[in-house]
Amino acid sequence: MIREILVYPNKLLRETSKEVTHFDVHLHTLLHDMYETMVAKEGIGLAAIQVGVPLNVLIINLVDEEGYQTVENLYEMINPVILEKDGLTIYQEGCLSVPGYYDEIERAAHIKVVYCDRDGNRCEEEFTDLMAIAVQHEMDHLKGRLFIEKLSYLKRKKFDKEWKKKQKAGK
Ligand SMILES: CC(=O)Oc1ccc(/C=C/C(=O)NCCc2ccccc2)cc1OC(C)=O
Ligand SMILES: [Co+2]
Repeated sequence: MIREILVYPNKLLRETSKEVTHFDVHLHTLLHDMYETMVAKEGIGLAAIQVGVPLNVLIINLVDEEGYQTVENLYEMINPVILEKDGLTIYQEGCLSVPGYYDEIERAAHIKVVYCDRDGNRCEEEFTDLMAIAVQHEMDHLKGRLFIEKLSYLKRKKFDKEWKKKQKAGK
């Protein structure tokens, strides 16, 4: 079912998520609900904490060349760990927990990740481009960090001002 997405500055988003130890029907239900929620909100990535569940679970489903978001391209990563990262890349990121705000964020261009799939099988993959960015963005959520915390001092001030104005306008 579609779950509520926590929005900044909800304190829960700052929680550090815990390792998954049971690869059971509850995990599979969470993954299903995360997918339904992410697709309904037109997202391409979501971490479990964003639906209020502090577990090391994230999903990413990029759009393909024809512009379709298909389940064939869905990645479900449980207990992900970045083994290597190098290079630098900048991309205008957005987040379903910070709706309507986008900004240039610098991240590693290439990463090597080890994670478990929904059945607990260990997977190891290397990513570049948008997948590398998305994995790093979602893994920050598992540490309670939002992309706006990586903004420069001035850009963060701009964000805070904009955000307050939006909250006042009750948008
Ligand atoms: C108003 C509003 O909510 O705008 C949105 C903002 C963000 C998003 C989705 C962001 C998202 O999926 N981020 C995943 C992390 C990520 C960021 C950059 C590159 C890779 C991965 C969707 C929005 O809604 C619509 C209709 O576009
Ligand atoms: Co996000």
